[in-house]
Amino acid sequence: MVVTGGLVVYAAKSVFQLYWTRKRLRPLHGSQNLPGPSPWPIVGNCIPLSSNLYQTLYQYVEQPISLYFIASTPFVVVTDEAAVRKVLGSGMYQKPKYFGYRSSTIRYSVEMNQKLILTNEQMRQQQADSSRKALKVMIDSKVSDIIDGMIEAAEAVVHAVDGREQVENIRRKVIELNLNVLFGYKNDKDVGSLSHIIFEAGKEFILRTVNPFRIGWRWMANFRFFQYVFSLITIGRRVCQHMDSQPATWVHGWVGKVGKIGKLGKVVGLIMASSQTVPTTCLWLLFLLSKYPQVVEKIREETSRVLHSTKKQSMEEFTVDDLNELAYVDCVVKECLRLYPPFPLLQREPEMDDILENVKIPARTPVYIVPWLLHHHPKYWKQPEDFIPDRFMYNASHGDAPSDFVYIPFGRGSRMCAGYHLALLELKILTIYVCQYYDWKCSFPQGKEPAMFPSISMTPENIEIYFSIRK
Ligand code: HEM
Repeated sequence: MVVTGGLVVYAAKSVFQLYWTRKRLRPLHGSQNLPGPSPWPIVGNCIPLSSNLYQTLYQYVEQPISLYFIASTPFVVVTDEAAVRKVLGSGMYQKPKYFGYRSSTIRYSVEMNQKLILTNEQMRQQQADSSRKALKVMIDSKVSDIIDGMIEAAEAVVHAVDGREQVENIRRKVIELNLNVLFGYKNDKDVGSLSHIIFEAGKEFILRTVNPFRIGWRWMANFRFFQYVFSLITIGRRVCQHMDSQPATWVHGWVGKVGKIGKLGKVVGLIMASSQTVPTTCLWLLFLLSKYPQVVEKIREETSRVLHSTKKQSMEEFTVDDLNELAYVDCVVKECLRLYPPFPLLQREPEMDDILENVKIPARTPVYIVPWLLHHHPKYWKQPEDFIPDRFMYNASHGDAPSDFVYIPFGRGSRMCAGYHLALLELKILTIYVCQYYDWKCSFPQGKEPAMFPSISMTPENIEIYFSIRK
């Protein structure tokens, strides 16, 4: 009796919330609802979103703003270039508070003996830029470690026994490399645990968000998710202790003068952000290149040309400047990140009521930017579904798209990826290494080409890669 009563109240509340939200989130002029799939009571749009996230969202890609519901909680998706620019670049929209403020901003404020007044977007952008530069300088000084680490990662994929082990090995090796480069931290056991934890936590995070069957027992799903997060924090703690025992490095600067918990949060954030994205993109790169032998040939030619012009015996001796000479390889990596951006969603919310494309967005409404949608938008790209690295040849920052706010694998604005320089270096190194030394082809055990599984990043599943040494 009590259970039935509870269910009826829950269902009634959910219907009311759906109705009310759709009424509030309407274009200012006109009475029609915002475009989006019709929500069901209790589960909202969870069923289509969980079965095929991108395709569900893509149905409304031509609409500047569309509306979806996870259970009865609304979120809007923005695909119009001007609106994306405002959301990511203007400072009027912020990441939800639980992501934390950017530590470099905090450090700057402390250094300037100022109070923490985080309202000036220009200051934030400036500080974000300067901390990205500091990270770049540190990374450039470690390029030979990065080359060695990525070669090890490539070899671990080549020598894996099956597709599952290939995915596992690349993840482990990239985590090992990043922990070493970013924190000087080495620990095999933690690398193994992180590889498992981050993948499972990502999967759990998405499932607990969109899977309609989880709605009834969200507490249980949350419990599993928090178990992973807890393990992650335990490892983060060890990394922090290690950092504290070392002379100051760039990480101390990046993390800034925050308390112990703030520091732990920043370190865990860095570990999470760097652990899934690069390995995932490596796999997509190998998949794409196996389909385009003419692109592989161009990569080999360019590498040979740079080897010759720099008088180096092998790519292992390359410096950052040499790697920068590889303009075509750069285009290949960028085009891969366009087709398969590993970050599924950028989440923001307006700090106060705003108007976007004729729609009033009440303060704190979740607003999502989905890089995949922008990267496949027919209005912004010529032949959006095709793999055409040359589109980045004459404009390295956004290819043939109309602006920087359409090509956003690393996000934009003050919360743009901190590690994009490291990520691009790692991806370039893997690409030239495998092309120099191997031929390969892919097979798909379940018959069709790899599907995108929405974990923290979009990992290609169902793929096996067979390598042979180049003659
Ligand atoms: C292909 C590889 C990568 C991709 C596609 C990627 C993508 C992104 C994106 C889209 C964001 C912005 C999220 C938002 O705006 O809400 C982000 C943030 C971040 N990324 Fe990356 N990332 C990659 C690799 C890395 C690496 C290797 C590092 C390590 C240094 C890193 C560190 C970070 C950090 C610390 C943030 C948070 C910045 C902040 O909140 O201010 N990322 N990344």
